[in-house]
Amino acid sequence: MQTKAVYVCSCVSVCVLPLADCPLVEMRLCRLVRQQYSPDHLRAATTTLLHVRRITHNLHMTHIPVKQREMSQKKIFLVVVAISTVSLLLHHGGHLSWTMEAFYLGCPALRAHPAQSLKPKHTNVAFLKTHKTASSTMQNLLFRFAERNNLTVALPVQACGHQFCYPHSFTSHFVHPHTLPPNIITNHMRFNRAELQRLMPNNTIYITILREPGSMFESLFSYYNQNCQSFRRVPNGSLEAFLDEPWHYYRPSEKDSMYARNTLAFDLGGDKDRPATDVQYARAFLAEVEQAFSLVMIAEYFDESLVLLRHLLSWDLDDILYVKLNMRSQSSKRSLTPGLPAKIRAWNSLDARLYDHFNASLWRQLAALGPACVAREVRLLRRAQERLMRSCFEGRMPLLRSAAQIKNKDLRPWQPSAKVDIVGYDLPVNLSRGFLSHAQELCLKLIMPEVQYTRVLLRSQSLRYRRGYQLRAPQQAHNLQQPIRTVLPRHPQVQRSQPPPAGPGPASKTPTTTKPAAETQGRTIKLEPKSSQTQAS
Ligand SMILES: Nc1ncnc2c1ncn2[C@@H]1O[C@H](COP(=O)(O)OS(=O)(=O)O)[C@@H](OP(=O)(O)O)[C@H]1O
Repeated sequence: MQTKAVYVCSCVSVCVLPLADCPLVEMRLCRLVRQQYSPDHLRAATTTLLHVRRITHNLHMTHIPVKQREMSQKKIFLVVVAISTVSLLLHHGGHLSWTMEAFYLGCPALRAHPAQSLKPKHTNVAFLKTHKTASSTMQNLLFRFAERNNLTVALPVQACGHQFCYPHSFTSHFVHPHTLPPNIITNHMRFNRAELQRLMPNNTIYITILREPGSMFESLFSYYNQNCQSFRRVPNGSLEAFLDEPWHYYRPSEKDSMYARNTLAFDLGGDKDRPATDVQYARAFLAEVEQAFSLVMIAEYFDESLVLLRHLLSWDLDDILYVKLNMRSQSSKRSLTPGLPAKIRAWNSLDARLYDHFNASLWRQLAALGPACVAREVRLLRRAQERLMRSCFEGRMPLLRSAAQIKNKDLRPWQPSAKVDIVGYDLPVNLSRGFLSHAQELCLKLIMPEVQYTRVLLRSQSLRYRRGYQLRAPQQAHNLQQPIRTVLPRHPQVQRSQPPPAGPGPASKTPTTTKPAAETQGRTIKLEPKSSQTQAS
């Protein structure tokens, strides 16, 4: 409230000057006053104040005699500095540090777009969730963004489990009809660009994530050790033995073989078994991926990738806060002996090419944004993240716990086998859902594993769908035969001035669209029985 008062003051003090631009400036500042305070608003205010300074400077240069000019300039400058300082001091904690940083922003991208923070957030996102690449952390972030902004997340039909019938190539028939038309899609799938384009809005931004092949394959080998036949055959579960003679254990057309070779390429819709010598195929495939995805994140540089994502989607810092999910315990990991990374790369040559290519392109994009700017944003992100975690865990950083130690079953991560330990978090108090404060609900969702969150989201979206269905006019029923991507108005982009949803839980907004394609409703998808790890990976 005090900060708002300062903005009012700044509004007034600026507008006592008889400037032609005053109404415009005043409007911008007053809009900030009306908006709920956030670091981005303060950043915008800073930009505005500097902008005001520039305007007044120019006007004084043209209208005021030279002798008085210097004095006036000094006064105006002092007013601007005073206002900025007071608003900084009025604000405390993390917002202060964010603001301090904002004052010496050297980020070319921010300078090039002074009004960037006022741009609407982009809300139509397709995230290809690749395997063992930090994709669950990313999915959780997207789920929370969708809930906060009352967006629709496309979720799998029950017959598909919590994935879009992976490893089958994605089709819109795998999407639950209560989750249409979607803004966001993120559950595991095998990428099929044409089908996704049919489902998603035209302005959807496609994103995916890759991980360095050595650590990724070690993670896959351990996670799927009991479920993937290629790995089960190996004596003593030895990664070294597998990599000495991969063809001895691997069967290309066997079920779940996609976990044993070029998993990234397979998830992206490519041919995992193309020989490494087929350079032409590899090049064409890379070009295809490059064309389809606006951002390919890299797990090793997760925070840097998030900075790029934030800029790409015009999101706030608060939108990219996360807690690491789906991690193995230290005892479930093994370090790679010398020589193994090279063998892994040779066996997964297509994945290695993908990684090298997109790792290089990530660093080019980071360089274009400015290393200092990126480092600053990463620092701010980590600080904000720590604050958030401490606020959820009674002032402490959360302890990683094995599933057996987690009392709240909504927070227990899925375990692929007894041989690997996937760790998670528990909230300090065992909160029963339905009686949570808004803050507690946010904390719960922040650490909720993928399987449970998918279920929760499907429930709340189905509820919203049914409520909306009851309210829809009966004559709209003829639209049932429309194609999956309807041409009716979609969810608008989120405006920054839009207040946050009233509370957690099922979104209250009723869809403005007609009932989605009938052919998917009640459809029985005939699939071969899936192994447990395919269901829960
Ligand atoms: N933020 C961040 N940065 C870097 N790495 C991270 C992050 N979050 C999760 N992880 C690691 O990602 C691995 C799990 O990946 P996924 O969630 O994609 O796995 S899954 O396919 O959905 O089962 C898993 O790796 P391993 O522990 O090596 O198995 C996690 O530790």
